[in-house]
Amino acid sequence: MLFSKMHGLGNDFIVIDARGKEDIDYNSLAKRMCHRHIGVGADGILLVLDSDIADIRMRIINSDGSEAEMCGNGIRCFSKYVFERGIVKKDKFKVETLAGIIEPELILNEYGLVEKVKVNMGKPSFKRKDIPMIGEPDDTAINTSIFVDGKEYQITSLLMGVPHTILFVDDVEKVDIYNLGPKIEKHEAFPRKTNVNFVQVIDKNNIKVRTWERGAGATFACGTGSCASVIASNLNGFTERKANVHLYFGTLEIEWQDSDVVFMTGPAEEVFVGEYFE
Ligand SMILES: N[C@@H](CCC[C@H](N)C(=O)O)C(=O)O
Repeated sequence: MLFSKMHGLGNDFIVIDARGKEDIDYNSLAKRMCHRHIGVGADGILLVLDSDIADIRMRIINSDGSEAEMCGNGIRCFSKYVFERGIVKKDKFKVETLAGIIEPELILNEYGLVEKVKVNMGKPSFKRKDIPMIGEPDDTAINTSIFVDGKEYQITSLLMGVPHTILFVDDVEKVDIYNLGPKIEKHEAFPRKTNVNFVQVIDKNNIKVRTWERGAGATFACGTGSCASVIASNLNGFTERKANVHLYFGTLEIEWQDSDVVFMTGPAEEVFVGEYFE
């Protein structure tokens, strides 16, 4: 199996051209390939597939074998992969995902290679029935509370392609992400689990984020999580609708436009190609 290893600000993926190879059990393959000691090592696998309704289709499977609806860092890597291999020959195109059609636009360098990708991530949803989250189906969960180990936490939850929960903290470095992350991810309030973002507000246009991802654990960056974090920061009065999200390996630019559509701009890197045996 030929693959490419890519990452978006340290959120790393194994990209596989799965066209014509749809009958493989990719959920169980993801668990083995993503293993950091006996596999290639990654937060998830990205599958390139043909689409009847868009230019191309992306599937994202987490390192635990669960399938997600969307992946922000993943779609930038995916876009670079399909463009630079000539699978898609346009610099602005449509990608079918389980979260709907997502539209990346490539920013090319002087050699015609992809340097950054600006992605129209679509609109967030705040209804509990969409996130999904227990409670009145049409109610929102902006600055509400949940209890973990008997302690009350203020959270904001929303759907940004995938479910996200945001907690504001004084210092992201001091958060016990390995303890609190999985407890909120699997909290009974979230029937399909949630990604968990710890957000430190720097000023009106800058935040720092650390994410515990559903199905992948602590990652170095989360694209959909960065979008959700800027939206939650704005709704809670901390930032403007446009802000930089500072992550361990760099920055994502996020803009929640007045039209409700969210744009994410950031890099995508290809690290190596390989052949996987088992
Ligand atoms: N890393 C991603 C999100 C991947 C999916 C997530 N783990 C889930 O199951 O919801 C991103 O960059 O958005």
